[in-house]
Amino acid sequence: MYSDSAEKGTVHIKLFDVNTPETDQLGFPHGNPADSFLIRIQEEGEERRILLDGAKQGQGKHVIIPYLIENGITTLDCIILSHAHNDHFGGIIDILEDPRFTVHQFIYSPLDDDIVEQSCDANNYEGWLTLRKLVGQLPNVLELNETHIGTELRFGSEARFEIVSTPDRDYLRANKQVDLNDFNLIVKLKLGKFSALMAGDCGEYQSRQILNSNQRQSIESVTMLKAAHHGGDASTTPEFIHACGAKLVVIPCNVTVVEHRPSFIQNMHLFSRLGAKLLRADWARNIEVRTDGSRVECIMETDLFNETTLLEL
Ligand SMILES: Nc1ccn([C@@H]2O[C@H](COP(=O)(O)O)[C@@H](O)[C@H]2O)c(=O)n1
Repeated sequence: MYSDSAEKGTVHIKLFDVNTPETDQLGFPHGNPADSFLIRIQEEGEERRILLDGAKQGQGKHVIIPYLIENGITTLDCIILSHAHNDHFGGIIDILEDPRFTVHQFIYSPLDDDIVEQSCDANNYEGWLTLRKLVGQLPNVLELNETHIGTELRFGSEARFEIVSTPDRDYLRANKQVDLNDFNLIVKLKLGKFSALMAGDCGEYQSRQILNSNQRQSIESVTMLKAAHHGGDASTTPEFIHACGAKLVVIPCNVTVVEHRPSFIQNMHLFSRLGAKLLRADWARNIEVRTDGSRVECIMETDLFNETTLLEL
């Protein structure tokens, strides 16, 4: 697929299959969807593996770990966590507790435990404390805050993550009970002309914070948007969606979001009106995006067909 004008490296983004009915049958509560991506960066014969979010506890064990083992991956160069909800961090606990895995670096923007405690249910808080304990045992932990916005994390010489947004700590000093969905570490993966905005569960508050600041330029005209909050309510706002102008939107959703979160359908219409290719987890068991920085291959595998769409940048 790769073109003559390609950058030296390639990026491969895979959304784990954590939202199909089959995964629910493994014993996870039907209901909320989850998010987890494996990002593989290949440059000059070397591959770096980054896990961005880890879905729910149990899905790490039953979905993510089996995939990694089958693909010969027992070392992760980095785990990046978007925010303190268990549909994003739960499976990371499974990985950190599994002695077969080595994790070289953990990157997040942690909130104080008392804020998390007051802002979520007891189960989520218990998981958060478990995660914090496991992360505390890792040798290399990078905690990011607003002073890091605009800086880049390099994985190889070409591909990099730009730090786009971190939790608003002024707001957190004044408010102890918050919507955790508005306090994400948001990163943008870049290679050549390709960019992927990994928006976590960014809701209205953080969307406005980005749009009304210098960070706005970082979200404008991206190639790919990972739809926030599973594409549904309290998700990326219409203004945010317009600003991104994404050619491609990856949506970790399931039937619960589609049927019960009214703004989901509105958001899908808006993406389509803007001409974006939609990769929806309720349609496909496997979603992958591959790029060399000038051409993008979007792969969607469903029960009925496999579809590959090419985008030239
Ligand atoms: N007030 C809340 C909201 C959510 N949680 C936990 O986060 C999970 C995901 O919720 P989203 O709908 O925001 O994606 C959910 O399963 C809860 O465990 C919470 O604890 N308190």
